[in-house]
Amino acid sequence: MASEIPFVTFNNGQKFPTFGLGTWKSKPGQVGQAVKDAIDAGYRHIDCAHVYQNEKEIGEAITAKIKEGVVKREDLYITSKLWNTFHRPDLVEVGLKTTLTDLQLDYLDLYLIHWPQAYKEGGELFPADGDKGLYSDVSITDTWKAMEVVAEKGLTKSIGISNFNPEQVENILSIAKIKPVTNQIEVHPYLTQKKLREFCKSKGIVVTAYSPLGSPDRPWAKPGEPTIMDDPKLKEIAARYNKSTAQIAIRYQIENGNIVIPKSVTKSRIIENIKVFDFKLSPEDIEAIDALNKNDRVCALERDVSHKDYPFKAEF
Ligand SMILES: NC(=O)C1=CN([C@@H]2O[C@H](COP(=O)(O)OP(=O)(O)OC[C@H]3O[C@@H](n4cnc5c(N)ncnc54)[C@H](OP(=O)(O)O)[C@@H]3O)[C@@H](O)[C@H]2O)C=CC1
Ligand SMILES: CC(=O)C(C)=O
Repeated sequence: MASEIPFVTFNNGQKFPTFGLGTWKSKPGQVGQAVKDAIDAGYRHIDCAHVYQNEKEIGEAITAKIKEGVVKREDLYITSKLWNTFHRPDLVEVGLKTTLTDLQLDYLDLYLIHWPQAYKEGGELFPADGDKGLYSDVSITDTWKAMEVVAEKGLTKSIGISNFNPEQVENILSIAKIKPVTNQIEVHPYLTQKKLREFCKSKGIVVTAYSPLGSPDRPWAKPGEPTIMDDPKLKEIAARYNKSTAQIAIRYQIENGNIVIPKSVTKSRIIENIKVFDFKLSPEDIEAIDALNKNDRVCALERDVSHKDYPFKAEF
């Protein structure tokens, strides 16, 4: 199956699998097995982050699969993300090396600035004074320059961004010696992000689609909210292709030229989700899915809406 996954070529020439395993909310005690099941099923790209607080177990699983001889390190594409408390330039390498230690790796394939907003440095991952977030006034362009340093040191093969709006992307591009290769953003049938996707493409930046299934297990989901997995139109399309709604939602990203990283800790679903390379969606069905857009964002990190660099105040 691994050989069936198409690769995208980043603006720095690095080839990267268009499909991978998400790991947010994958709990310790579950995530290691999920990563092993994924690698056994043919996944070669794992999306991680320091803030997910599960990178140690992911590292043990990756190490086990390499020791078993199932994969070599060079067969894998491991992404992680600089957390918001590490934006200060002198902390970027610290954040990356913390992740490398936890993942038991010498390098990453891709390292992203997780969000454009900087948090107060120190222990807390979400520093706050009561319900007020505590922030840091680090300039995102200084953080980016420090990301370029860790890339030049070979600690990561590529660097990118996540949750950046067009103005914030332009700000990085205006000073970048190394361009971001990807902008990892929320994309799914209820938030199709057409304008932002077209903007990123125009800048030679590949979109990585997060929450491609609408993140039904997000901690703040409310009962009765419309869910992509139960959408009648997606179900009707899925039945016609003899596929699941999840497979349709994942294939939709592939057809749009996006990298896609669905999360699961369920072995049967991990196997199901990679089975999206034996069919194509018709242009009419892609258009029908486009039409489901409601601009419904499931991962908005609203606690930061007052932060000067909060990304989602922009039009798109
Ligand atoms: N850069 C950023 O700021 C962000 C990055 N991400 C990344 O994107 C990844 C994916 O997004 P995420 O928000 O986790 O959610 P997804 O949209 O991937 O949905 C995950 C949920 O869908 C369920 N699921 C998975 N496959 C199937 C299936 N075939 N049928 C039915 N249900 C299924 C999972 O259940 P179960 O696990 O129980 O099987 C889980 O509850 C994250 O894990 C993370 O790696 C996500 C949010 C923000
Ligand atoms: C899920 C995630 O990546 C967040 C909340 O940053």
